[in-house]
Amino acid sequence: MPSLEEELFPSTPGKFKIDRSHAMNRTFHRCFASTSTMFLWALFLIALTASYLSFQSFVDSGSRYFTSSWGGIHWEKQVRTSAQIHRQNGKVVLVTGAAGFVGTHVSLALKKRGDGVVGLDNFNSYYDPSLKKARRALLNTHNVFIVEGDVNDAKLLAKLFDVVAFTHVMHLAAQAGVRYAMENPQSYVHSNIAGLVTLLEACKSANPQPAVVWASSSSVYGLNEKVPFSESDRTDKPASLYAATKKAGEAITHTYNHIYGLSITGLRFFTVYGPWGRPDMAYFSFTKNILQGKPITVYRGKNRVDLARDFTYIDDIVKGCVASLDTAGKSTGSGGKKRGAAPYRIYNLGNTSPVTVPTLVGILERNLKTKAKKNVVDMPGNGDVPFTHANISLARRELGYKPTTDLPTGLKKFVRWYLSYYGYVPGKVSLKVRNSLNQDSRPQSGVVLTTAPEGNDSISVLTSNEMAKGDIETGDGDGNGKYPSGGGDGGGVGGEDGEGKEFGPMMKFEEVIRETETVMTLGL
Ligand SMILES: O=C(O)[C@H]1O[C@H](OP(=O)(O)OP(=O)(O)OC[C@H]2O[C@@H](n3ccc(=O)[nH]c3=O)[C@H](O)[C@@H]2O)[C@H](O)[C@@H](O)[C@H]1O
Repeated sequence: MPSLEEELFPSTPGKFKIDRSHAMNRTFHRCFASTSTMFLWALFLIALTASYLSFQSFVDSGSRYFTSSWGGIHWEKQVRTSAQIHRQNGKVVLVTGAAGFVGTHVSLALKKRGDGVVGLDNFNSYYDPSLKKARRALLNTHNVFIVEGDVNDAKLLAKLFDVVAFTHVMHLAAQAGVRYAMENPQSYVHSNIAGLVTLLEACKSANPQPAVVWASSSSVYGLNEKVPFSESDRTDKPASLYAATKKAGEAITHTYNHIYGLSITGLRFFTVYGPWGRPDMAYFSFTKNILQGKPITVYRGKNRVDLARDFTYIDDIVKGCVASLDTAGKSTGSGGKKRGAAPYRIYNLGNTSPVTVPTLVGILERNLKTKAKKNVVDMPGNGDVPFTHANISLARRELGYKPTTDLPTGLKKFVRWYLSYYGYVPGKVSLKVRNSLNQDSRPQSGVVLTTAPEGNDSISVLTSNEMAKGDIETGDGDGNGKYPSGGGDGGGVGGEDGEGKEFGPMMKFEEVIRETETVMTLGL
C-alpha cells in the first residue's frame, strides 16, 4: 500500500501527471468524505449531548416530582396567587412554620389585611399532623397556600425566592418544646440551627433581600433570677438544649445582619397559648386529660415553690409579630453583599403577668367544670426553668405592643375552641347522625364531630364528603361563623382546596360516642 506522501508525490515521473490528477481527485474525495464524516460526527455528538442534557433535566424534574411535592407550573401558580397583595403598600411575606400554631394565626392576620402570604411547613410528626393539616385547611379557605417542604431544602428556598420577591420572611418553623430536647436533641440542631442557617443563606442571596422576623424564645433567659426579664439581661445560662439553640439563633442572625446587611428582628415569645394551640404544651394536654378523666402531672419547684409562666395569649403575640414586620427596617444587601448597616432588634413578647401552674389548672377546672386528678411531683432536671416574667417596655415603646388578654379570658377562649374542635358542645347534648351515618354503618374514612350553632342542642357528625361540599364554615374573628369559634380564627374546619383530601380531626366513631358521653356527663 503506497503511503499518503507517495500517493501525492509519486517517485515515478512518467506517472506523475496522471497519477497526480488521480491522486488529487481521490484526495479531494477523501477530504470531502472526512469533512462530512467529521460534520456528521459533530452533529451526532451535539445531538447526543442535547439528548443527554434533556434526559438529565427530565430525570431531575422527575425525581423532584416524585421525592417532594413542590415544583411545576401549577405549583408556581399557586405560590404566585398566594403571594398576591390586596392592599396599597402591602407586604409579601414568606411564613415558615405556617401550619404551626403561631404561624397559622400570623398568616391569617396578614392575609386578612391584604398582604401576600406564602406558607412553608414540613408537617412533621412532633405532634399530631392532622391538627397541622386542619390548620392548613383553614388557611386554604383564606387563600393562603402552604408549600410542603423543609427550611433545610436550599433548592426549594431558592426556587421560592425566584418565583416571588418576598419583602419579608416571618420565620416560625422550629423544633419547639423544652423537655423533648432530651429525647431528640438532633431535631433541634436540624431545625433551629441548620434550618435557620439555610434560610438565612437564601435570604442573604435573594435580590431584593427580605427583612427577617423570627421566633426566639423566653427560654434564652435560662436560669436568670433577676425579674422581670429584660432584653439587655444576660442570656448565657440556658437550661435546655432548646434554649441553647434559640440563643445560638440570636448569635447566628446577628452575623447575617453584620456581614450581609440583613434586617433582623428576634422575638422572645413567652409561653404562647390559645385556640389552635400546640398539643404538647401543658395547658393543652391538661385540658385533654381532665376531659378524659386522666391524671395530670404538675411539676413543683425547689422548696415546694410553684412554677410560674408569663402565659401570653396568641392574639397578643400576633399583634407583636405584625408590628415587628411593619416596623422592620429594610435589609441593605444585594447580590450577597452588604451595602450598609441594617437593623438588628430583639424584643420580649410576653404578658408581664406570671401565673403559677396550679392556678392555670384551677382556671381549666372551672372552664371544664371538672376536677383535675393532680399528680404533683418535684420538677425533674429536664430543662424546665422555675419561672418566666417579661419586661415588655421595649416592645411597647418601639412596636406599640400592648397585651390585652389575661389568662382566665384567654383560657376560656381556648377551651371553647378545644370543645368545638374536638367535638364537644355547650348546652344539652344529643347526638344527631346525619345522612348515611348511623350507629350500624360506620363511616369508612372517619367522621368529624363539630359543634352546632349556639342554642341548638345537637351535634352533627359529618363525613369527609360533606365537609368537602363545604358544609362546615370557619368562624371569623368575632366567632360569628356557622359554628361557634373559640375566638380569634377558631371554628370549624374546612375542606382542603375544595377537593376534600385531608381533614382533621378524624375521630373513630367509638371515640365520638365516648367523648360525647363525657360532655353529657359534664353538662357542658
Ligand atoms: O416560652 C417559651 O419560650 C417556651 O414556652 C413553652 O415552654 P414552657 O413554658 O415550658 O411551656 P409548657 O410546656 O406548656 O409548660 C408550662 C409549665 O407547665 C409545667 N408543666 C408542663 C408539663 C407537665 O406535664 N407538667 C407541668 O407542670 C412546666 O414545668 C411549665 O412550668 C413552649 O413549649 C416552648 O416551646 C417555648 O416556646
